[in-house]
Amino acid sequence: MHIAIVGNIGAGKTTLTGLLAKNYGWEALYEAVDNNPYLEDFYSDMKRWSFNLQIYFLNSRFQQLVDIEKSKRNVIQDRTIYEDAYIFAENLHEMSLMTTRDYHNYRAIFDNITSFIKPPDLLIYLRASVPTLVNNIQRRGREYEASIRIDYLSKLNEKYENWIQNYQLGRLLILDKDRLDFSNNVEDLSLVIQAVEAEINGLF
Ligand SMILES: Nc1ncnc2c1ncn2[C@@H]1O[C@H](COP(=O)(O)OP(=O)(O)O)[C@@H](O)[C@H]1O
Ligand SMILES: Nc1ncnc2c1ncn2[C@H]1C[C@H](O)[C@@H](COP(=O)(O)O)O1
Repeated sequence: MHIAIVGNIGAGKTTLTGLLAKNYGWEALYEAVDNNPYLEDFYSDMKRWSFNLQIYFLNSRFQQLVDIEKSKRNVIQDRTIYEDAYIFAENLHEMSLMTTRDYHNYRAIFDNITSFIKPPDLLIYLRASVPTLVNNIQRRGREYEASIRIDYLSKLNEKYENWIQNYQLGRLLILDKDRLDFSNNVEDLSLVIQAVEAEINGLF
């Protein structure tokens, strides 16, 4: 079984991935962040590094899907390949931070890759308002993320809402992060686990 957690920067995906992996004994697959050779440069000059970063994330996400396909274990994945293209790359192009020829080049690679991959059995969308995202990004304190602008997060949030409304590749569970404090409140965590369990039971 392949479960994926999706959501904007700072929504709490990594935290929830860890909690669910621990609770169910699933294998957790995290994003390539700390060892990412482009992320810090990207935040200091998005226009210069947007294409390089997207290619790096695309390849690392594809590698994860290859590993998931080979794995015999249940897997929980922190962010999907779809978000790279439908949320981040598209937004960078719209904000004129990626040229049209680079974007088309990127999308052609993405479209080829996605013709070979299977979507997750269950997608969990962590919805969070911009103030919650800002608060969590500040609390996490990665230096290079201090430059993230409110309008960047707002545009990403709009894209997430639009994508999720039209998502039809498999089962979908939406969790409202503004109302569920699953990392500090055991009752909220148990509500989340109940909701996930109901979805998993629906898969069989
Ligand atoms: N429910 C929560 N309550 C309080 N803080 C949280 C909660 N979920 C996440 N955080 C904090 O917010 C920050 C970002 O969370 P993280 O899981 O890294 O988000 P993401 O992976 O979506 O970017 C971290 O510092 C984390 O400890
Ligand atoms: N495809 C991406 N384009 C730009 N930035 C991205 C992409 N995927 C992840 N990121 C950034 C956003 C954060 O700064 C880090 C980690 O993501 P997070 O949502 O905090 O887990 O990478």
